[in-house]
Amino acid sequence: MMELNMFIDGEWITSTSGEKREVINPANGELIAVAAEGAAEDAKYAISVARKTFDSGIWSTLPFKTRAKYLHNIANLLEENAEEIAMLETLNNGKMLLAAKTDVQNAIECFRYYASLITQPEGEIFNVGDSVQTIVIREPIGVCSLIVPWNFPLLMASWQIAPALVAGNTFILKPSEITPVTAVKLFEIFEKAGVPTGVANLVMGPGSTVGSEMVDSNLVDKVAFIGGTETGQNIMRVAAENTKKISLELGGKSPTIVFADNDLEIAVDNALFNIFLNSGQVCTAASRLLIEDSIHDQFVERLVERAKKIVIGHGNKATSEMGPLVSEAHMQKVLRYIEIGKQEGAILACGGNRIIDNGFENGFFVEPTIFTNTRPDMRIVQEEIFGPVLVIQKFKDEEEAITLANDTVFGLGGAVFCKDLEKAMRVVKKIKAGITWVNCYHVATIQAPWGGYKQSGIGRGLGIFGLDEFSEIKQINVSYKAHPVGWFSN
Ligand SMILES: NC(=O)c1ccc[n+]([C@@H]2O[C@H](COP(=O)([O-])OP(=O)(O)OC[C@H]3O[C@@H](n4cnc5c(N)ncnc54)[C@H](O)[C@@H]3O)[C@@H](O)[C@H]2O)c1
Ligand SMILES: C[N+](C)(C)CC=O
Repeated sequence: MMELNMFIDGEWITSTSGEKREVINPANGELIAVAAEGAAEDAKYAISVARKTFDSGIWSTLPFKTRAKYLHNIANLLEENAEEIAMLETLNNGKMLLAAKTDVQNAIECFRYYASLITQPEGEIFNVGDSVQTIVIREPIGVCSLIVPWNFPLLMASWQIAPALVAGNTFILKPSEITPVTAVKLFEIFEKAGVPTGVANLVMGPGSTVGSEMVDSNLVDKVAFIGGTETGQNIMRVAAENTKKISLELGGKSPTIVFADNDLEIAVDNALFNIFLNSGQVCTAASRLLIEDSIHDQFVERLVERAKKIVIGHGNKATSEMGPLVSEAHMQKVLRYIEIGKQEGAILACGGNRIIDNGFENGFFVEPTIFTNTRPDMRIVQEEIFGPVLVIQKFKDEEEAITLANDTVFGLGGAVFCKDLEKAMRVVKKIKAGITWVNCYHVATIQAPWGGYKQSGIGRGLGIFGLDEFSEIKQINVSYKAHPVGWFSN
């Protein structure tokens, strides 16, 4: 069994209180690790170290290209350890091993991408007059609190750490208390890569104590948060106290719109992937399926037939297609939503149950679940369930499809499936969401901005946008020579 400790000021340490938390494999309920359970005191210590290190300038004043070298080292070490890290991610999160391997590759790509920005122009210059210029530069913000969720533990941490580091900040990472395993591996890699002491700090423990301190502390300059909308709203309130910079990547209730001109088999296949990948535990999971009424019945029939055939299993088994939910508590939340859907009068077309037979009894597995006959005001249509639960809505024309798609407080993702590309583009542009797709889904490009409209977040990760989120942007106005201004005559 693994012992997981925190990494602060270049040392692996337990929590001040000595408390521990059990880390569970969600596929079978077995104990896989015991993690140091930090508290506010531990977060305070990590923050003070990150502050002192930032203020010392040992990282922030390095040339960009030197910091980039560390990121390359990190990427190389991740690559060397990719198999082991993917297996650990599957063990802790329950996701399919293939998905975990993809996450590790995407994390490697993320470190390499931010390292490669050294080849891009670093700022801008505007010529104001013959001898006056405005120079725009990026500077590090300072101490960053990075708080991430459990659904893509390694990848979400990497999406925050790579731009934060290359921009010259020091940071404290808090993984979800449910999935700390690969964060520890990542910090072992930072140590091997020679990241200077105090630059990268890892704390573990509950959001309500450790996370709160990371948001509240006056020694922190920026909070980058990925997680649920409600938590994000709390963070925003607390951060407002000292106008701390924040970026929030939050939840969603993303729609897939399917028009009647589609090849039915292809569209059904995509609709399954859009929601059931990672057991629906993807921020952009397309948890609402909007189908044009002329194909609705035929589409649903085929979709249900296919959903019932999804092979549920442990992530490390080659034949498995969909794994467990991440924890017992999360599974109970999803099951409660299924009950709510039934009580609201939606029709359960398939699924709806926990799977407890044939070796699944100790895991947190829920069947792929589809609700039809829904109304827009139902809670299962409006609220993020974050599990393998799809709600189907019917529309008669383009206008109604757009109205239904946008009838949500969220605005993270959305897709249009339509052979008529002119129509597809017209509709996708009207979806109020930050990440949209036409005739595909779940494509995430490292160079392209990632973030949500409305209650799905504030700011944009990835690409140059992600670097800007971890930079102060400064203008320097330079006159080559000082002249009298002549505004005041005496
Ligand atoms: N938009 C995106 O890119 C994106 C990506 C992944 C996940 N998500 C969202 O994440 C959610 C699922 O993850 P989750 O259940 O771990 O989310 P969560 O909000 O419960 O927790 C996320 C992190 O915040 C911490 N936290 C909790 N309360 C806190 C507080 N008061 N102060 C500071 N930190 C606190 C948690 O310990 C955890 O580390 C879903 O809503 C999903 O849509 C969004
Ligand atoms: C950003 N992504 C899709 C990798 C994970 C969201 O939950």
